[in-house]
Amino acid sequence: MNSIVLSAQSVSRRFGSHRALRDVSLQVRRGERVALLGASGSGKSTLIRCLCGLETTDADGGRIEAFGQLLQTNGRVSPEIRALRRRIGVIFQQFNLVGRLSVMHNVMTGLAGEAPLWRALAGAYRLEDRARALDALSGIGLAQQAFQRASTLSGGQQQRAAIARVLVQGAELVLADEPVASLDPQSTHRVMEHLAALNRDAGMTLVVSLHHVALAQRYCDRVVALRDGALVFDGASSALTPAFLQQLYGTAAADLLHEPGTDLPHTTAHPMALAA
Ligand SMILES: Nc1ncnc2c1ncn2[C@@H]1O[C@H](COP(=O)(O)OP(=O)(O)OP(=O)(O)O)[C@@H](O)[C@H]1O
Repeated sequence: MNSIVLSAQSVSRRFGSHRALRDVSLQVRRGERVALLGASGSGKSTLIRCLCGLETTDADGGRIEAFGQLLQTNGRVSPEIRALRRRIGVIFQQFNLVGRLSVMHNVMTGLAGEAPLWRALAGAYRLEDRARALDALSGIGLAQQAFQRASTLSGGQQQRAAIARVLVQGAELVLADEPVASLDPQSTHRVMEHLAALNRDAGMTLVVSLHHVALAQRYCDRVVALRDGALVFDGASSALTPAFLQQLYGTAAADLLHEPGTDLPHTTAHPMALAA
């Protein structure tokens, strides 16, 4: 239960002269639910993209391991990246579904890593693959939409389809980059509940970047916070203080403490009483 599934050591990434990530080190244990917080431009997406190998670090930019194996080091991804990526599900703010394909077909692309390339390209999935996809869609309340084009779904439904794709993939680690940033409050909570269920019921480790602090406090036990590309907090979400959040977000802090769709700050079992 305590094994390390993800490890970043001194990860740095520059874009031109801008340092998007500065010496970020963190470890994530199997079964954890970690929220990544930080103001816009603090480096959350860049970190998530580096952690799954979609982005390389600088040439002297540290080392990332997943499941105890090298994923990338000093700007070069491991030759084993494809095998590792099959174990990592990635969820994006903009869903990344193919709009003209059916929801089912989109979900079955989660099998692309294990199916032969010709079958994935031709969309010639086996009966058992279809059953797996339908099961996953039923589990998140989308069975009725399975044969609709993905583009006809609402944003919240599309994000749930993306979650079903990760389920079908059988990912052990899910990296979600602002998965609820473009959703209404009701869909936000529904999607966050499903992400929490991936962790609770399917045993997936979850790292999720979030805009709202209140969502991090409700759904995640641990928070990692970035400011200007540097890691400035790594601890229990209940230990975040208003003073620290004010430093992290500036004047936007008060707004971000509210649960989407409510006027009330989220209250936790451990009130934010510790000093930053
Ligand atoms: N491909 C790129 N080329 C140039 N600059 C980039 C690139 N990707 C990110 N950046 C810059 O790196 C910094 C970190 O960006 P990143 O998208 O990781 O931040 P973020 O915390 O995810 O922001 P947001 O919450 O707005 O999505 C920003 O200043 C951004 O402009």
